[in-house]
Amino acid sequence: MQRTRIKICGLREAQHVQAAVHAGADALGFVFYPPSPRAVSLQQATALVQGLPPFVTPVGLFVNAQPEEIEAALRAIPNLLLQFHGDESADDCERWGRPYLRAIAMHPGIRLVDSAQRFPGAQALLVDAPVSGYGGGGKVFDWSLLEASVPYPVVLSGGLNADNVADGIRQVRPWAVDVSSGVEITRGVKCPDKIRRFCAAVRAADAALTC
Ligand SMILES: O=C(O)c1ccccc1NCC(=O)[C@H](O)[C@H](O)COP(=O)(O)O
Repeated sequence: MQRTRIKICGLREAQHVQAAVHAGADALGFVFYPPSPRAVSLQQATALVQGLPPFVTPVGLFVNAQPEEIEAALRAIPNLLLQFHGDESADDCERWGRPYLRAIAMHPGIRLVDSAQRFPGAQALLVDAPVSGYGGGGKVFDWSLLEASVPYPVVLSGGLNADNVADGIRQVRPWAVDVSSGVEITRGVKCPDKIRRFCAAVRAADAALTC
């Protein structure tokens, strides 16, 4: 049976981290981008990841960050998976010699095979809706823009929620799904019940897939 991995992004409070872990999230995203309503300081994120159970991966989301910020984050949270969500070049992403997720804004006409070639060290491409302000806009993009065969695992994101994630899984068959605004009560404030419903919808979608 397919098991779509789940990343809950933009966590800022311990109770929401707990809710995500208990609901079965595989990865927890922390936004290190001060203009975002979901931003956390490195000190906050370090406290939030304390005591995470094994096999739950903390992800640090960066947008055109200074190298010193990334270096400090990797020092404080050594198992941090990097997510580059800005205008970073391949060199910017790869200089750390670490696995990373590369966010790709799905503008019409984009070819993911080209993106994969541009970022050869990416562990996965995180496909997101093109929005102003780089991301977290809660917008769905046209999933038919995704080519049938992409040489990398794809993380589907952009405007997902408990009501549409099953369609996304059925249509795209992504390695993982990523949600932020779709599990919030108001912008930047997560809702434990929405987190639970989102994770349950992913599991139900996986169970309903026949091939
Ligand atoms: O969350 C933000 O505010 C943000 C700011 C700048 C770049 C990216 C940002 N978020 C990206 C994400 O949280 C997710 O990786 C993903 O794109 C899902 O977002 P959403 O459409 O809100 O579910």
